[in-house]
Amino acid sequence: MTESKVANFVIDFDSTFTQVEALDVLCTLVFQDEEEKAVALKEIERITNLAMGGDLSFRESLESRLAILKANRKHIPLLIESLRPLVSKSFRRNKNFLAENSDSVYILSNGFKEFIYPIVKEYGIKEEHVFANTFEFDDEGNITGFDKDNILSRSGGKPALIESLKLEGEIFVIGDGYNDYEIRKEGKANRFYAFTENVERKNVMDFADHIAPSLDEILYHNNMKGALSYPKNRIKILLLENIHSRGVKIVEEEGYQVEVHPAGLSEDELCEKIKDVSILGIRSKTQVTKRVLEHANRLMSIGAFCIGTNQIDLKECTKRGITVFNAPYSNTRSVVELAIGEMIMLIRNLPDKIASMHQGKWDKSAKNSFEVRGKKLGIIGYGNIGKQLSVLAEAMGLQVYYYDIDERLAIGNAIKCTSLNEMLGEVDIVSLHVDGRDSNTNIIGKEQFDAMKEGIIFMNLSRGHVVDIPELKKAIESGKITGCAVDVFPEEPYSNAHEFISELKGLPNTILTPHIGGSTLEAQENIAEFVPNKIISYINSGSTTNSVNFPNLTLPKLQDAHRFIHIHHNKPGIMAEINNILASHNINVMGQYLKTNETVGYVITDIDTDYNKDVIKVMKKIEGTIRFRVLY
Ligand SMILES: NC(=O)C1=CN([C@@H]2O[C@H](COP(=O)(O)OP(=O)(O)OC[C@H]3O[C@@H](n4cnc5c(N)ncnc54)[C@H](O)[C@@H]3O)[C@@H](O)[C@H]2O)C=CC1
Ligand SMILES: O=C(O)CCC(=O)C(=O)O
Repeated sequence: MTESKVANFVIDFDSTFTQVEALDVLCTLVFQDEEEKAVALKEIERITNLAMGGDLSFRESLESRLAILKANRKHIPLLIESLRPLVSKSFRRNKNFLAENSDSVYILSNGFKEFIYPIVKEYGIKEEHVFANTFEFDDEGNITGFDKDNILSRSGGKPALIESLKLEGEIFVIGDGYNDYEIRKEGKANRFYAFTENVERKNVMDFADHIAPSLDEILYHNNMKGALSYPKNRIKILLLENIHSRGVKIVEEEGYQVEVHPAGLSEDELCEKIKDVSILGIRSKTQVTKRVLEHANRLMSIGAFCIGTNQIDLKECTKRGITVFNAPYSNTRSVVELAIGEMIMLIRNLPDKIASMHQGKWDKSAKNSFEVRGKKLGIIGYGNIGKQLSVLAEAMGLQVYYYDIDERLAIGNAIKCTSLNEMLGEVDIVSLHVDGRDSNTNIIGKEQFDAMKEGIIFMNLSRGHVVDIPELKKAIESGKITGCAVDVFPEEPYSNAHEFISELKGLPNTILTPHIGGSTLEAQENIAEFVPNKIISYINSGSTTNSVNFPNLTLPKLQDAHRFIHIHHNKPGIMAEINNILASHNINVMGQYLKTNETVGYVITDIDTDYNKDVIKVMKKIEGTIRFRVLY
């Protein structure tokens, strides 16, 4: 792929090879006084931007900046030290590419060779391929100016210099400034890549043949082998439902193309939006249906930034080789705290008392107000939330009963119940914490309300469809339920702009909350950290740790190997076929991992980097293959 020389890469230095403008950094080294430094820096930045945007002649800008700087020779080694860690990430990542292709790589800068060459030589770039200005010094080493005979000290210097080089082959310019584009404009280059990893200048990007958020993108665009198997900027992630900014930052830093929406999307909207999306991030509202997935040609992974995943057609995702991750513990505590708060509010009859106060009614009485201490709490669904509620409730003196369809060990003194209806007839407060699987639809209906003790407190913070709402309404109106808290509803508005419609509105001693059990800043921040990291790990290494629909494989870091990731329908013989193909291509296998579930098989094979690339086509053709990708 890389091996034959296809083009000359002419690379700008400031804000392209490095993340910064070197003279800005020099300024911070020269001025010790913070105020002076700030003033000088601002002025230098202003002048740089004018020149970069093509609004000031380069020579004028250089003269003005050096005059402000008053730098000395002794600052140059310090500047080099400062710049070294500031080489752009994708250049650092592709150090090998630069070194291996040093015959074709040129640095062309209006900056100064005194600090540029020491930096770029570490990337294998040849001294005779570095074209830049040079400083002039006085006897005391003060920088007094620059070599005015150097073509690069003039406006239009870059195209003129390229012309003088008479390079053979195509010329691709990589830069962030207008003066880089000028090379292409003057017809001295075949292609101009606007490099946007560090800065985005609209008036430069507008002219680009191709916008490159990284060097990886440029190499990929040219079908050359770089450090990454796939440039991150080509991975589009769509984040819906107001995901915490921490999560947005993590995926932005990873280099993904990020699109953020504050609300959920309807099925039709999502069908349209999902077409070019590789990763989808949602919370509880967005329904990822079979129809949506049929439109999701590029989708690799879904992040549910919550606990519940009933809003996603998991079976269909698995069939299509789409991994789903959630945050199984990050908002558990928040839900439990809300449940505790609500049960106290309800048993003291506070919703009605508060409403009366707002209407000017002073109703000081102990009637219908109780302590929770000594009361019996029935928990339906003794999973992570149910168990944590059990612990806190017991600490407040409640006697806990629980009912779960699966075998669950009692925590503390909690009492396990084998019949839901019996438990309902026993307890004073009931709290629902089951998951949202379809078969849980209306598990609390007339029969269960009838089985409840008179005057019970009822709470649902799990999923809306779990409760028969008309029956709940009747039970509240009849006085069977004397206090009710509902956080989740069968129909919830897509966004805060839509109206909330429910027959539970206006009922006595009833707390209705907009699905905020998990909506604390702590929980949202934890979730926003947890889910993206799982997805990034899957994209980068193939690890499926904590995936809710895929066989869980935690993989070692990929080192000096290529990784074949093969997802297939789980049927006999595929593993043997994979290995036969590898053997027939003489491939040296360094490690292999396999896990299956009912639907898919997930096989990871780490192989020696030197192999016959034809094998990739053959692997993709194995019957039953859902997805195949190569990582390195
Ligand atoms: N209101 C909110 O903002 C939030 C709501 N949730 C909801 O709470 C649910 C529970 O969360 P976790 O405790 O973390 O899940 P979990 O999976 O740890 O626990 C669910 C438990 O319910 C049990 N279960 C399922 N169906 C049942 C049934 N019909 N009868 C009795 N037990 C049944 C399961 O066996 C399991 O033990 C989530 O699935 C989600 O739907 C979760 C977080 C926030
Ligand atoms: O915060 C959300 O949007 C959903 C919370 C929830 O219901 C869950 O975590 O399952």
